Amino acid sequence: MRSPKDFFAPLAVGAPQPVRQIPVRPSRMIHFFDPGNEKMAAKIPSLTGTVDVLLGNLEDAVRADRKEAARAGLVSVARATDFGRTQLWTRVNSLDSPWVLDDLLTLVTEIGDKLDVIMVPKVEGAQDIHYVDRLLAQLEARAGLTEPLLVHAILETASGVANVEEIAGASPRMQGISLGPADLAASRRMKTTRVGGGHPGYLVRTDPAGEDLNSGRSTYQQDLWHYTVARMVDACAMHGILPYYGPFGDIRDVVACEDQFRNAFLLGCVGAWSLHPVQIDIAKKVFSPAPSDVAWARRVIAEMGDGTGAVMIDGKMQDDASVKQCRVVVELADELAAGDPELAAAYDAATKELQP
Ligand SMILES: CC(C)(COP(=O)(O)OP(=O)(O)OC[C@H]1O[C@@H](n2cnc3c(N)ncnc32)[C@H](O)[C@@H]1OP(=O)(O)O)[C@@H](O)C(=O)NCCC(=O)NCCSC(=O)C[C@](C)(O)C(=O)O
Ligand SMILES: [Mg+2]
Repeated sequence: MRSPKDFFAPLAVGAPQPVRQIPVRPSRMIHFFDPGNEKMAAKIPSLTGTVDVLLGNLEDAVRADRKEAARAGLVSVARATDFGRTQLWTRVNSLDSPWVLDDLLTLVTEIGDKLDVIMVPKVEGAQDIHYVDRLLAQLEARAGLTEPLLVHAILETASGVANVEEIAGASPRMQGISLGPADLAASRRMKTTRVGGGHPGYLVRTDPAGEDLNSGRSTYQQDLWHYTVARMVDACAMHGILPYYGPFGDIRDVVACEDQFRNAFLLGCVGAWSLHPVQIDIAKKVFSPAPSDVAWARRVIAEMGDGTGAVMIDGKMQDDASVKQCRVVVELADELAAGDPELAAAYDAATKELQP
């Protein structure tokens, strides 16, 4: 662990100054694409400006014999594209793989000025972030970068979950953490073969009304990921970084995907991954606060004046704490509306409608 006094010092001579705050930029959907897949890469220019984050994936889902093609594809897509307001991220191969060293060497030196965030998979503890942190500082210095690259960890091993607080606080580069439900399920020896989402066997059942155990008992499916997401959210909030739900693998089931994303949104996540174009609008809808919620929050803030004391609004008690909840919603809405005139208009229309 670095001394608190040295925490914000660059880790290599000539490396840029680390950030003190994670920059506020929308990241409702982290859209994955395989840069070595020509059909997918061809879609990137049309997605630029419409998605918050484009992520060139080099790790799992890219075949071993296509790793170099994916890396080279990302370099050429990054060089050829003006990303505008869309961020460019990458997911490099895992730290124990034969590819990660060349991933980092190539990407930082060739397109480091275009990349915003480097996602590191299968992070087990702070030691993995420390390794990447120093290496990135050396490469940034070599490439003459003036802005530091940020790091995003995937929470997808049992030890990663056990160490999530130290991972979140391991470096000023830490931008956020995503849940990786598939690798995590395997690491924990969970018995689901799905990529995220629920499982019909994970349920609670009401008690029997009488002697008959077999009829009249409702069951309720439970969320397999609740504990992990909630723990990740706390670790991220504690360290001022951002939590994300990860992938929802049943591309066809857009209904359950929306539910899973919304659970994460309500628990504190700021975004999720989209693996297929059909999931982009789901994430956009879910991770933008609803106009009616924004209108209500604005009204509470207005009626609470200096934010202290207690008042009744439409039969509901509001006080110093509930006004803080409302500020969370309004701050997010304002950040998103700043880059989206349609959303801004929807928020203003709903606010007008709710005026007492
Ligand atoms: C699911 C797949 C195979 C279906 O691919 P498909 O070709 O069968 O789908 P489609 O519906 O037929 O595609 C329609 C069109 O959209 C294109 N397309 C399709 N997807 C995309 C995309 N993402 N971005 C841009 N374009 C895309 C596709 O090329 C096609 O273009 P066309 O009309 O010109 O023929 C495909 O969408 C895909 O490969 N997506 C990315 C998968 C991925 O990145 N997986 C890794 C992340 S999840 C993970 O790693 C786990 C985790 C966290 O680590 C852990 O829990 O442990
Ligand atoms: Mg994984």
